Amino acid sequence: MKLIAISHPEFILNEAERINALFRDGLLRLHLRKPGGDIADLNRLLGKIDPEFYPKIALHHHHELAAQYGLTRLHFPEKLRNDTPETMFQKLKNAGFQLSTSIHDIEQLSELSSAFDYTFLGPVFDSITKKGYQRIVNDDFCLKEDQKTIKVIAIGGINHSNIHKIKQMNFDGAAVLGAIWNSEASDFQFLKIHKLQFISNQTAGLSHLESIKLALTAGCRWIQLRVKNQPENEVLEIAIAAKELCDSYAARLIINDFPHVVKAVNAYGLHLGLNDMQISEAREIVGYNMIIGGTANTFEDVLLRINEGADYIGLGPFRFTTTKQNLSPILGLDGYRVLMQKLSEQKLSIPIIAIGGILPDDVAEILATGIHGVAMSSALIQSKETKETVQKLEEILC
Ligand SMILES: Cc1ncc(COP(=O)(O)OP(=O)(O)O)c(N)n1
Ligand SMILES: Cc1nc(C(=O)O)sc1CCOP(=O)(O)O
Ligand SMILES: [Mg+2]
Repeated sequence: MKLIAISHPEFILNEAERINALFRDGLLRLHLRKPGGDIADLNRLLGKIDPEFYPKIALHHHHELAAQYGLTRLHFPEKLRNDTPETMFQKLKNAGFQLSTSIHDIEQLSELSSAFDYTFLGPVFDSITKKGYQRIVNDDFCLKEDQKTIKVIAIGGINHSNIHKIKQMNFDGAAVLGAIWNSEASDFQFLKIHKLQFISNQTAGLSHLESIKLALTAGCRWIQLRVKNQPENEVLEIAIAAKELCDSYAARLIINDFPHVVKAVNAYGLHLGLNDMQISEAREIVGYNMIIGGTANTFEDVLLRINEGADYIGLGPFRFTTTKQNLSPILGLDGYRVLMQKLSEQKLSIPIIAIGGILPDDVAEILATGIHGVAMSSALIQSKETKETVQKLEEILC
């Protein structure tokens, strides 16, 4: 499923830097939408965005700027679409532009020009940004395949806690606005935390580095180096090589347990368990912008992790696994459901990663509880077709 970010409707502080950071964190598409925005301001903003990201930007207004910046994606909001002749859409498409539009009623789908690649349809939830802009579908809505004349992207009120419902509704993607720009850091953060995390392991046939190489070649881009029972200097040596490997695949490296190693190799993040160093203490070592994940097994642990300022939570174990010793009590699907329900009742949100004995066939059900993503070790290492398994997982998770 495609994830699209929509810009804040106003020009905001440090906007270009925030946009560049979103792209660096893996954002694949940004719609630049400034209704009523001045062309000079838009021009200034575009000038500050790193040109390598221009192919990923769709322009909503002042399409005349596209030529200046070599932008090839144009969005036609409803009014502009109605004011533009069909021949123009075909002309733009033939000239190599990728076109998109917005509708607010499913019936309009059948009337859209075939020149459009995709359309936004919404609001699918009560909008965060446009107050009083009420949703046009219910939670049990499901878009029929034969209604989809082109790809349909859900928009309106989508955030970290409801995004999983978009896939159930059979949309092709989700466009997120308010959850990125209007809310607390945790909602913004969920874009940064990958939904598929590989946990390295040393087995009879594979070293840590070999297991990481296997995951990277299969397509994983979030790797946790989890070396147990070895001294810090040996972990550092493996981490240096792991960082080089991850960099060569543009993958994120998280290091388990060792904040000083994280700092020494300039890794992307650190993971800490309930019996490891406290997150606040680790921040003093790794810095305040570093991603830090924390383990939880109970709702109380989750609250503690949120209060400690964790960027994500590894919640487990889902089921019994031999990968980790001294496992906490097994949660199972019901444990995840109950915990996610409590979080939603308390209007709390943080990316939660399920972990422990997870198999590919578990993932759809786990996601349906509102869990953000999954961490896996043995299921990927032991897979006979790791690449196919990762591809299948990405389809379910993204
Ligand atoms: C994503 C993720 N979640 C949980 C853990 C477990 O961490 P911890 O409780 O510290 O146990 P060890 O991995 O250190 O044995 C994790 N590593 N990653
Ligand atoms: C590292 C880890 N932590 C867990 C927890 O419950 O906190 S379970 C686990 C092991 C994950 O590997 P596998 O996918 O092979 O079970
Ligand atoms: Mg630990």
